[in-house]
Amino acid sequence: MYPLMLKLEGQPCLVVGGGTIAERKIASLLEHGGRVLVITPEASDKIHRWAENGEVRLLQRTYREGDAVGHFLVVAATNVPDVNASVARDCQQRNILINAVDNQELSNFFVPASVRRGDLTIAISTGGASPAVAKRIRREIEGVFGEEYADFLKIMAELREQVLRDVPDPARRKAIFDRLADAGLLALLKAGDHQTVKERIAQCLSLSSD
Ligand SMILES: C[C@@]1(CC(=O)O)C2=NC(=C\c3[nH]c(c(CCC(=O)O)c3CC(=O)O)Cc3[nH]c(c(CC(=O)O)c3CCC(=O)O)/C=C3\N/C(=C\2)[C@@H](CCC(=O)O)[C@]3(C)CC(=O)O)/[C@H]1CCC(=O)O
Ligand SMILES: NC(=O)c1ccc[n+]([C@@H]2O[C@H](COP(=O)([O-])OP(=O)(O)OC[C@H]3O[C@@H](n4cnc5c(N)ncnc54)[C@H](O)[C@@H]3O)[C@@H](O)[C@H]2O)c1
Repeated sequence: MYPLMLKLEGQPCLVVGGGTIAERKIASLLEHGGRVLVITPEASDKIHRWAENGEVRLLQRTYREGDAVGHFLVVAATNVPDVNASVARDCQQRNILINAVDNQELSNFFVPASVRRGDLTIAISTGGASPAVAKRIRREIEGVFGEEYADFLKIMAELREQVLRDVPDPARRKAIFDRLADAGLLALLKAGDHQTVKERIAQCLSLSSD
């Protein structure tokens, strides 16, 4: 499996089915900016609420061949294996990204368990071997990578922009980035010591002109 990060913002996504699993998949598509159409004869209360609030479009009927056309990504999440399989085949023929929740063979992507800390995303996949183990590993990782990573990466992104702009020599830039990454900023942020963070950053930047 080839790991990648997908930009979903504004992309048309189709979810077929309206039960518990469809609901979970819709929630994560919405969280990542997908424009979601749901096709299902029966939908959960939450999906109805999303439709009433205009967060998803809901077509209350069964899937018909060709419904997948024009979508960037499709999730087949009904409880009828044959329906999920025919949605998947529709997508395979048209090179549409397809996740059939009960059929690894006919899926061309899986959804990993993930940990988000601002700009940091850690995705965990067992390649479909055991979603329960992926979930367990996610919980372990959540304990190791705390919320301080969000602030840390915000600072690093700003500094990166500044250094790319102000330091023309690539070797010197790399030296600064390495120093910043090793400057112990994370522990300081975790301890709330913002003053020392500022001092350390200034040191790293000034060393650049050595
Ligand atoms: C990570 C996560 C993301 C998400 O879906 O949001 C995810 N499954 C999660 C939970 C979970 N799923 C299942 C259980 C019950 C325990 C168990 O079976 O292990 C639990 C645990 C629970 O619910 O506690 C049952 C299950 N899952 C699949 C099948 C069908 C099959 O394997 O063919 C069946 C059997 C259905 C049945 O019994 O009939 C298939 C897939 N599930 C995947 C992802 C993909 C592979 C991920 C990987 O590479 O590891 C893949 C292949 C396709 C896909 O859905 O993308 C999310 C955890 C989020 C989190 O908590 O962090
Ligand atoms: N990938 C995963 O993580 C995972 C986890 C657990 C279960 N599953 C699988 O997901 C499947 C769905 O589980 P669930 O709990 O959401 O089921 P569910 O019974 O709650 O929901 C099924 C939905 O499919 C809809 N549906 C049925 N026929 C349809 C059709 N022809 N067109 C459109 N929609 C149709 C129903 O109206 C209903 O809304 C299960 O059968 C199981 O195999 C996957």
